[in-house]
Amino acid sequence: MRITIQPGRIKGIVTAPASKSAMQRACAAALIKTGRTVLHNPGVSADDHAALDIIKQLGATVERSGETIIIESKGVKPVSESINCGESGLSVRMFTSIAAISDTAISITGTGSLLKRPVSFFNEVLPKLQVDVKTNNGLLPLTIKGPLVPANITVDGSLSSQFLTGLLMAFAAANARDITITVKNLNSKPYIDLTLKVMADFGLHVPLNHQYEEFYFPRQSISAYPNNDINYNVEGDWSGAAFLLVAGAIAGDVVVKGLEMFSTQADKAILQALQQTGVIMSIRDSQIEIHQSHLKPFHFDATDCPDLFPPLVSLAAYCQGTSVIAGVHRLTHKESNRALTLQEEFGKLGIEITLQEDLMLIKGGTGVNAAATHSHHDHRIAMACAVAALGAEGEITIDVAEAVNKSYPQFYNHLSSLQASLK
Ligand SMILES: O=C(O)C1=C[C@@H](OP(=O)(O)O)[C@@H](O)[C@H](O)C1
Ligand SMILES: C=C(OP(=O)(O)O)C(=O)O
Repeated sequence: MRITIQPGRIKGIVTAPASKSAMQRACAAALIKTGRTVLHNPGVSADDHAALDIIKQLGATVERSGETIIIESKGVKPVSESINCGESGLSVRMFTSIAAISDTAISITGTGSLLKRPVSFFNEVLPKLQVDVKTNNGLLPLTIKGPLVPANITVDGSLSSQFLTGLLMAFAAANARDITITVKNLNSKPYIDLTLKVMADFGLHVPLNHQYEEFYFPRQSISAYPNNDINYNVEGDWSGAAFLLVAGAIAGDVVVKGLEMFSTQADKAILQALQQTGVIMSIRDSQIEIHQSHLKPFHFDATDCPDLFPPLVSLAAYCQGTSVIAGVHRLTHKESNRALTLQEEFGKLGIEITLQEDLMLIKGGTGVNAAATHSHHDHRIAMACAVAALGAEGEITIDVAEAVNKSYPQFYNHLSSLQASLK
């Protein structure tokens, strides 16, 4: 699908989509908890669908009821010997360890870019937990045969926090007691806060977090599994909302609703970068109002919130001067190699991006050209180009624009509802 966007002012109110990070974790927690869970504000993205499908393969029943989804689980009891994670990195890295708590041999695969994203972590870690594992030279497909037995282990958290999210959930499910996961060089730390928060919300056995270096599962459960139904409200997505906020800063008057101001989501940090630009913005309850402004360049460390790079590059393109974003090494293994794809696509728009070791320098304020861009099958690259188009000097096209379905299928409708001109 090719989308064409005309520059122009935007105006309106839009509600952020559901966070796929929260929704996928809630699916995992509902599977582990046993009993009945009602998900309110469930996500509709491709990654959310992948997670729902996986928990069905692992034994849960999933039913839609009006605006909610009802999950019933008796624990991890696979009904299938294979799982497909679609393109979701979180799903493969979280559900592999969870699936391994059963003794069923399971093969796990995915589609598209996920087939190129590393999973060699499992080769190193799962055998220490008595799980047989075989990967395709560190890539998918992989096979596992549990049951996983929790043990004191040390893992490397530098490539992705998602493996740790899976281990924390799996250790809780396998009733870990008096056991520590030691983590070296953890990146994307707030994502682990979100994992622990969801585990607590579902009454799972939550480990104590010692400065993101040790996660200790005490002898006594801190929160026992409740027998009651869980009613879980999936919070709004700061990652998707970041694009809407940047759109407002570039091109209009936008109100974004449905965001949790006390969220542990990593990408809430977009507010810090926006504040540095001097944008006119007001934050009230669960909504943010933002207005097109004269924007100053910013310096921002995105090591722990790497998904903010694409919206921050769109923002930087309209700041008067050079903005600097740290954490480039975190971008290599996403849906595309995002440092290179941002450099290439924004290059077509006339925006110069320099990569200097771990820093990305974006020279803004030079004008954004009309151009034909490509998403590289990466949802956040498509959304970054779309937002950058709003203040451009001519029309911008985006090829493979449907990539947004991975996290934010309503994205173009939301832009249209803000009066952006799209076809
Ligand atoms: O746990 C999560 O929900 C995610 C963690 C982050 O990955 P890394 O931990 O690999 O940085 C992020 O980039 C990804 O989009 C979602
Ligand atoms: C990298 C992303 O997700 P995941 O790793 O879960 O595929 C993302 O949403 O940008």
